[in-house]
Amino acid sequence: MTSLVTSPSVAEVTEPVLAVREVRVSSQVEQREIVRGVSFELTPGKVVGIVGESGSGKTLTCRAILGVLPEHFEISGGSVHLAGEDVSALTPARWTALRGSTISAVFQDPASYLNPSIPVGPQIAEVVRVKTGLRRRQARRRALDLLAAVQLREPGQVYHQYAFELSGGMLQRILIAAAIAADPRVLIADEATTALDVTVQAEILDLLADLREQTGLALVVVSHDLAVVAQLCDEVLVMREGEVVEQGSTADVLYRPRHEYTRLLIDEHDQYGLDKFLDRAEVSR
Ligand SMILES: Nc1ncnc2c1ncn2[C@@H]1O[C@H](COP(=O)(O)OP(=O)(O)OP(=O)(O)O)[C@@H](O)[C@H]1O
Repeated sequence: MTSLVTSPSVAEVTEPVLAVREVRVSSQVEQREIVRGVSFELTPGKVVGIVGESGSGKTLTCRAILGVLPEHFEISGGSVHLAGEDVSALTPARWTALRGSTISAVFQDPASYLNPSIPVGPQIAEVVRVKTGLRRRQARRRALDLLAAVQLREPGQVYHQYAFELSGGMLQRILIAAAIAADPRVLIADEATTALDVTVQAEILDLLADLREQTGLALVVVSHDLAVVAQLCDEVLVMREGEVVEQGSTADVLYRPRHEYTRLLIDEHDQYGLDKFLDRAEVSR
């Protein structure tokens, strides 16, 4: 894979690029707290997974970190520090500067993030131009490099294709290419592989693992799929109804779950072959 970012220096490695402390998110309309105290730290190259059933607050946690909570939601407690900066003190202009270049995200349903009437390549080149200030021709070259980096075959051809011409897996790679265009230090992947079939999902997970290895990218991986988390994450948070009921190393949480709810999730997953990932986690422990 084309190398896109130099590895962080040793001094940076110990410094968290993202520190989430006791974050709470409230709905102003419902006047209740929906996320009730989420904490974790990400150093470069680290991967934290958030699992839990639908509606447990995983996406709101991510949106709070990204500074893009839906209307009528607010961070009602705790703090988020991004590369040392307290995000509660950020101006909109500073947020715009940090998004893409320090923190970035990919979600489910990549097609909805692309303009259907413009080929995908120029859309990535535009992100590159706006975020890095490169001139058009260099931005185009960088976009082609990014398409190669996310392991799309024939990047020169894909560059000129429209979203409707590409498969779900290809579109998710394109969204990842756009998300890493300005060398972010943290990437949030919220159910990024959920809609993909198992083989393509595995390829995208390998791609994220490669990016982490080669660039020191730190990841927050949200998934309802424990096999995804087992494959990729160093640490896991299990959320239920807005609370973190269990948190620890992936091997600890998946092998020696202490909370009944975690056990339930694991039991449900047995049928999907979580065993083979657990074996791998056990070996690398
Ligand atoms: N834009 C919104 N407007 C109103 N309520 C919302 C909105 N977004 C989330 N919620 C509510 O907040 C709670 C937590 O939602 P969230 O999307 O964080 O859950 P989740 O764990 O990510 O679920 P899923 O796995 O289904 O994405 C849910 O009860 C949801 O209905």
